[in-house]
Amino acid sequence: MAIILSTALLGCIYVHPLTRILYLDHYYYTYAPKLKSISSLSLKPPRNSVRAASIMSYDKELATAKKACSLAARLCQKVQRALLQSDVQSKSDKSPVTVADYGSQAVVSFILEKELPSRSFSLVAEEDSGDLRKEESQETLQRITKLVNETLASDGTENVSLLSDEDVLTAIDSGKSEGGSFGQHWVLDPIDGTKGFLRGDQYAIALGLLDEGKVVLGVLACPNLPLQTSAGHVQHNVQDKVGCLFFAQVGTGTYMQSLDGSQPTKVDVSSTENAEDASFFESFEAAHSLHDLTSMIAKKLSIKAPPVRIDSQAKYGALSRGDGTIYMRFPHRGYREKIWDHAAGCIVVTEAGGVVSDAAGNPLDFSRGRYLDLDTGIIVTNQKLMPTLLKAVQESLKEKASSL
Ligand SMILES: Nc1ncnc2c1ncn2[C@@H]1O[C@H](COP(=O)(O)O)[C@@H](OP(=O)(O)O)[C@H]1O
Ligand SMILES: [Mg+2]
Repeated sequence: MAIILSTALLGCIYVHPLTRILYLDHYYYTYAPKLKSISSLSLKPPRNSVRAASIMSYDKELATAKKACSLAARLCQKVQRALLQSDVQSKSDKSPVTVADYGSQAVVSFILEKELPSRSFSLVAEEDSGDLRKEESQETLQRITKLVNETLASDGTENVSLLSDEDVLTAIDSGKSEGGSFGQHWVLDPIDGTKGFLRGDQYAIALGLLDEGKVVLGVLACPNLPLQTSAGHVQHNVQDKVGCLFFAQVGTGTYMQSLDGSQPTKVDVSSTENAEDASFFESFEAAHSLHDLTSMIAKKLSIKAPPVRIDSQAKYGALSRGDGTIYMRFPHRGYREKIWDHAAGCIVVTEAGGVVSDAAGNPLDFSRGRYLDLDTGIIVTNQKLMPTLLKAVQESLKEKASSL
């Protein structure tokens, strides 16, 4: 491509005091007059690139995954609304997120299994029903079953007979699969960003499909993410519509629509190639990612904008439509990343033209079971900027290690 249009973003950011949703203020575009010299460091090619494999169609799976995530999002929104209206005491209680987590997993699992009948249905998901089967959880279980039935009925398109408590437990337990490199496995985080959910901030329902160890489709429902962050948009306020559904299928690009069903539009990652014009996402929770390390990397890259801290894989969604250019995640030593925290986000970004790698430049490997075996951290950006980012990350990691 001869001409590169670069997007520089993000002047300042604020969190609305009532909704605690993060808004991007001051959104502007600039033109990058020249290419930044690309570092000699280059990304290692994926071990078995899905793009290189023969492209299969997963249209039916994608349509079902979108439906399942949209319904699960409806269930979560209902619980979060009740949570935000409740008093302070019940806000410190973790039970709302428990109800929504289990309920969301039951809805997604039930819909996938019912609408895509297969002898080898496999779901790798975060929750299992162990605690819910205990005597003291009976009341919670009944609440979940009621919510699941109300949610399925709200779809209105078919006759679903009421699920029993046992049906709900069975649907939840379908998520016990170990995944792996053979066959197809659904990968679900029923509420990613539980901390954000409890605060009333960002969270996502994240669903991916692995085929022979590769992510072939992904859906991210982000109920609190503003729909509009387009060029020239100066300010968001509480009246702005929220609720985004991102989806991607291998080889066909990434699309976004509103959770209430607008026409999908194709999205692309930012084309910013000057690091200093980039903005970056990271976890809201300092316990989930080393903010001091990202600040060191940002300084090395001369990034001027402050970090955009939001919960969940909504970061991948926002990056896929160019709201920001970089996402960095460096968990504290010893933390093992789970596949459901990245599968859907990863394909949503790569199909929008981005790159996701570990801190050594390797693509993420989803074929090894429930965990990702990673080297230090996860970095995400567009293809042009990745070598520069990778170099800064590796230099910063070395400096950090030598200062210990
Ligand atoms: N100590 C830790 N380091 C890194 N990630 C962690 C962590 N503890 C929990 N997480 C993961 O971080 C996810 C949230 O990511 P983010 O920080 O981007 O919002 C959590 O997903 P859940 O909320 O689904 O449990 C959880 O899987
Ligand atoms: Mg998660």
